[in-house]
Amino acid sequence: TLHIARPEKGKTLADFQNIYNSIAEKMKSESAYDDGTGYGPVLVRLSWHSSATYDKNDNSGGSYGGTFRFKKEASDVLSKGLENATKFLDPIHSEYPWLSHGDLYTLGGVTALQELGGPKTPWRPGRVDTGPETVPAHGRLPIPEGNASYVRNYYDRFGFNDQEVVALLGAHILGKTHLKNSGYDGPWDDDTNIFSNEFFGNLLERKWTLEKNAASNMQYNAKGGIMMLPTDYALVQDPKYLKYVKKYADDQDAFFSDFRDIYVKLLERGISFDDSIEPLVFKTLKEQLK
Ligand code: HEM
Ligand SMILES: N=C(N)c1ccncc1
Repeated sequence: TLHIARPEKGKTLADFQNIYNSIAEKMKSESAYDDGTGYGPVLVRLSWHSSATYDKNDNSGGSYGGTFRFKKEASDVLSKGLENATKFLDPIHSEYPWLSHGDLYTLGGVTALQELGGPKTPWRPGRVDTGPETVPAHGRLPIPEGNASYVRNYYDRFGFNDQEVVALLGAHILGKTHLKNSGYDGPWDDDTNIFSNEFFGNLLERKWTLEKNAASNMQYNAKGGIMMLPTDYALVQDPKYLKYVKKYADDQDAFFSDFRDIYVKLLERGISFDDSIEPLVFKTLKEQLK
């Protein structure tokens, strides 16, 4: 499968910054969502799920075709909860109908990441909607029960190495698990909408206890109301992953730049962009107030 980027005709940085601002303003005005967590985390998760169907073996799936807009893809039980994110973005798409869904879902994640204090993340337009026949079969999303070799094997399908996998999973500092969505519960601490390297410090410094949760799934819990999925905890059980967990726990700048790089790589996986076109870097709302 070939995915050639075709940037929306005649649109400039200013046009996409307008969309960024619409999403960011809507995040601000609907900050009460999910007990005050806000929409940032679930928008980041949607950008990940809309890219997570990628398979390097035939270059299928990935963010290009915007196929998450189809029920056939969005109904995957492992995507439960993401209807909140697509419902949040529907009015944005109505306001800017010229924007492809693939560009909408990835721009939503980049906007959320930056508005939650994450790294400046270059973004390129040009994903083109493809039809229902291009929706990949269910089964391409990861399961939370996996161990380290499961996680390594899963991301091999993207061609991501150990360092990239550890950096990428640092996104789990954002938001929370919900029993009604995934059958996992927590975290219950409050700062689930500020991007930082604390996911790694938590993994190394807290005392983790494997417990059965209210949905009879096993998860790791620590005092202070934080939790880890088995796939999160795998990062300290595997010596090759552990090396990078320590690196990122010690060095927030290294985490921010490595997360930015692998997040861009994820959102663009499988797409051929015209490298003569500069990626766009958006200003945060705060930066535009001055
Ligand atoms: C081994 C791979 C992964 C697994 C098994 C996994 C699993 C999960 C699960 C079970 C939830 C809870 C969903 C719910 O109950 O609402 C979740 C939430 C989340 N995931 Fe992941 N995830 C993985 C990788 C990623 C990646 C690569 C990103 C982003 C780069 C990401 C971003 C998020 C975010 C931001 C949330 C919070 C959403 C919210 O608060 O509503 N995850 N993930
Ligand atoms: N390990 C976590 N706290 C976590 C947060 C959000 N989503 C999944 C896991």
